[in-house]
Amino acid sequence: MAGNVYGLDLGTYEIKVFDRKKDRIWRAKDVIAMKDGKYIFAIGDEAYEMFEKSPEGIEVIFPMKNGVISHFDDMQYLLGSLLGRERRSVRGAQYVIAVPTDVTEVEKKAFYDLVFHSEARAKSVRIVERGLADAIGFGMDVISTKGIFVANFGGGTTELSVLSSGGMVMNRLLKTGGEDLDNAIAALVRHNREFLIGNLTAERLRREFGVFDQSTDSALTVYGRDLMSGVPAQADVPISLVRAAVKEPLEECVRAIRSMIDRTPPTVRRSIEEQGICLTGGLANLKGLSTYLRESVGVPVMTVEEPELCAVKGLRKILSDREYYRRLTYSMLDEDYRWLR
Ligand SMILES: Nc1ncnc2c1ncn2[C@@H]1O[C@H](COP(=O)(O)OP(=O)(O)OP(=O)(O)O)[C@@H](O)[C@H]1O
Repeated sequence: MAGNVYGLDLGTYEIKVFDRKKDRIWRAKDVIAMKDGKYIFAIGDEAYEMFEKSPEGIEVIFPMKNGVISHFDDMQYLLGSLLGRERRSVRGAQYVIAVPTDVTEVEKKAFYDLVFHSEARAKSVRIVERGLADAIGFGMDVISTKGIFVANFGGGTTELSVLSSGGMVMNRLLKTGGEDLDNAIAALVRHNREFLIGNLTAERLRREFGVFDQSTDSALTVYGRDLMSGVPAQADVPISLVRAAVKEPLEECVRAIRSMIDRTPPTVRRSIEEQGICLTGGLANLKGLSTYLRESVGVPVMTVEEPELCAVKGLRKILSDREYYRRLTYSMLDEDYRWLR
């Protein structure tokens, strides 16, 4: 592979990039701030800082929704600008993108077009199923292991994959992620306390409280708007309220994991039950999530440091291993593309 090669994990919450030449992984929030609906005001982490506190005339846009591209032009601009910071090496480079499996052909093609028709003028664009990249980044030997279950809890989705001997056996993309937990927290606080909080505050509460700790008496003071008086105020939000809010979306994920394990062929299933579920994605950092899943699904759960980087670390390994590259990546221009899926 001549020239530079990039591995891209384009998430709803964050973009993660592996730059092979520099052997470096970098990340940026998948956010863009527009001024007066016309001009790009800020991108990435800087734009995220403006979310929910943006001055008049500035709109903060998340160009991806539930794991797929929802604002194509904004996303293309954002990615082009982020990669452009590496100016000299992006043009004519090769790209490998980790893409969710359970999306439509059109949605998958959008990832391809995003890079291929961008200013980066890609020399080639190849795709790898994100579940496979995730498992490799987790440290699994995807080629020889009989059964692997990857549960990626991300910002806008939960992706469940059953893998066996280098292939995808089953995959399901749930439209439930960190954002939905935050919406549920904000809605319950509003309903119970007549108090309005933003999603960033809800995220802070979620990160602070987690999901399984038995303590029930702690509370966190947050800023918001009192809906009775209509003025900005402070309120104490108890841990019990946050736990009650995240219960329903998490239960939905548990039901989906159980049903997928039930449908898994016996030999693959045995291997999964022996070694456990690989828990990846940023939400895997949530305190107590692995214990909660182990108790509710009844299967061991494995965790790693920096679970949100599993897919991009997997891309790094795929890009430095010929066998992985040949077996696991494909181009949408391949004649036999359809047979590979
Ligand atoms: N320490 C932490 N505690 C709790 N939640 C966390 C922590 N760190 C990150 N998160 C959550 O992880 C989510 C982002 O995860 P990740 O980066 O895997 O998502 P993504 O890949 O951008 O999204 P998706 O995979 O859904 O497209 C956010 O909701 C964020 O709040």
